[in-house]
This record gives sequence, C-alpha cells and structure tokens, in this order.
Amino acid sequence: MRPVSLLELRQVGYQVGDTPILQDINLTIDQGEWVTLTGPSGGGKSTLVRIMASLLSRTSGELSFVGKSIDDYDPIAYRRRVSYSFQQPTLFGATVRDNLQFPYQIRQLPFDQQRAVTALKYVGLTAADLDKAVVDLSGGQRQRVALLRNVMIYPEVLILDEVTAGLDADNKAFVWSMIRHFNVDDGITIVAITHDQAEIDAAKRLVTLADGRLVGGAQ
Ligand SMILES: Nc1ncnc2c1ncn2[C@@H]1O[C@H](COP(=O)(O)OP(=O)(O)OP(=O)(O)O)[C@@H](O)[C@H]1O
Repeated sequence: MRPVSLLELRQVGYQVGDTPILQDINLTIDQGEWVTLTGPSGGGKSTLVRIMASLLSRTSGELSFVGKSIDDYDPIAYRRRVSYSFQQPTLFGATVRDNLQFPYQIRQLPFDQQRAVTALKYVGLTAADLDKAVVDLSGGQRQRVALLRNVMIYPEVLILDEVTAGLDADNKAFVWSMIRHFNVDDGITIVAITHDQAEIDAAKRLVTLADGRLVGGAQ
C-alpha cells in the first residue's frame, strides 16, 4: 500500500519581478520519507524549502499538505506541523531547560521532561545537561540543542536547511544520528538540504535542483 502523501507540489514556480527563481516543480513527499535536497549554489533549494514551510508564497502552481492546499491552513498552525530549521540557530534564556521548555510555554502546555531527556540522549547529552548554562555549551552542542527545541513537540515534517554546514565531524555525526532518530523512531518526515558529499552518498532519496528546476529524484 502506498504511504500517505504529505507534501505535493504541482507545477510550483516562484518569480521575483520578471526573474524566475523556481519553475515547474513537481514533487511528492510521502509520510516517513527522508529526502535529501542538493544541487549547485543558487539553484533554488532554500527558496523551495521556504515555500514548503510557508515562509514564502509560491507565485504559481499548487502546493498541498495532507491533501489540502496550504492556502487553506492557518499559517501558524501549519508551521507547527511543518517545522523549518536553518543554518545558524540561536539559543536564548539561561539554560538548556529554558530552551527546551519554550515550545511548551508558547502553547501553554506542561513541559514533558521525559521527552526532553530522551531527546537529549539522541544528541549525546544527558538529563544533567538540562540545567547547564547555555554559555557553557560548545558551538556544536548549542546547534544540537537549538535543533531539539524545534522537535520537542513533534512536527510532522522537519525541514533542515544546511544544518550541518560549518560543524566538525563529531558534531555532524551527532546531528546525523539525531535526524535518524527523528525519522526512524519518531516517524518524522525529513527534508534536508546539504552540500556534504557523505550526506549525499548516504541519501535514502536524493532530489537535485539546478537553475530553479528539478533535475533528479522527482516523482
Ligand atoms: N527575493 C529575491 N530576489 C532576487 N533574487 C532572489 C530572491 N530570492 C532568491 N533569489 C535568487 O534565487 C536564486 C536561488 O536562491 P536560493 O537561496 O534558493 O539557492 P540555494 O540553492 O539555496 O543556494 P545555496 O546552496 O547557495 O544556499 C539565487 O540566485 C538567489 O540570488
């Protein structure tokens, strides 16, 4: 049986003035998939995922999520279900706990400490690190905690825009293992942009974008 289609793009285009940035994008992403998006710099990858995340509006074509046009969703509710993380996430508050609690606070939900401890394990941190000061974390640890903050309340789709760029090999491996847990254990659909050759070689499904068009991996 075919899995549920989560995101469906039909003839999606994006143009600024007379300049086409994306053209004729046809792509279906099923529930539970892990899609790796790559291609030359300036090819339109960030623009495409920002459209999928409802941070930019397409200028042509159709985009649906779970069978319904994204125009029919409340944008805030949509962005909770389709979460977007980019390269340099920032931390705030004094401690790791402050950051992981934040998604619960804004939704007026009780903090799920058990979920936090499990998620911290994914990224090589422990329950004791909950009360660690943000200023005492390494750059790589900060990146991992910032990513965790985005998935504390499970999104259905996690869009990652070059989140491993600039990380050293150890931190890349932690972020990778975290993404694998989200995908395999939590069933979160992943769309990840990368230029990293090892990540491209290991891709489950590779989609390539060049000059604003899909040149490989589309369905
Ligand atoms: N608002 C805009 N106005 C003009 N040009 C734009 C705008 N947004 C994007 N572009 C152009 O569209 C092209 C695609 O940009 P985008 O950032 O999506 O590419 P990318 O594939 O993510 O690149 P990289 O791999 O370098 O991050 C680039 O040439 C960029 O300059």
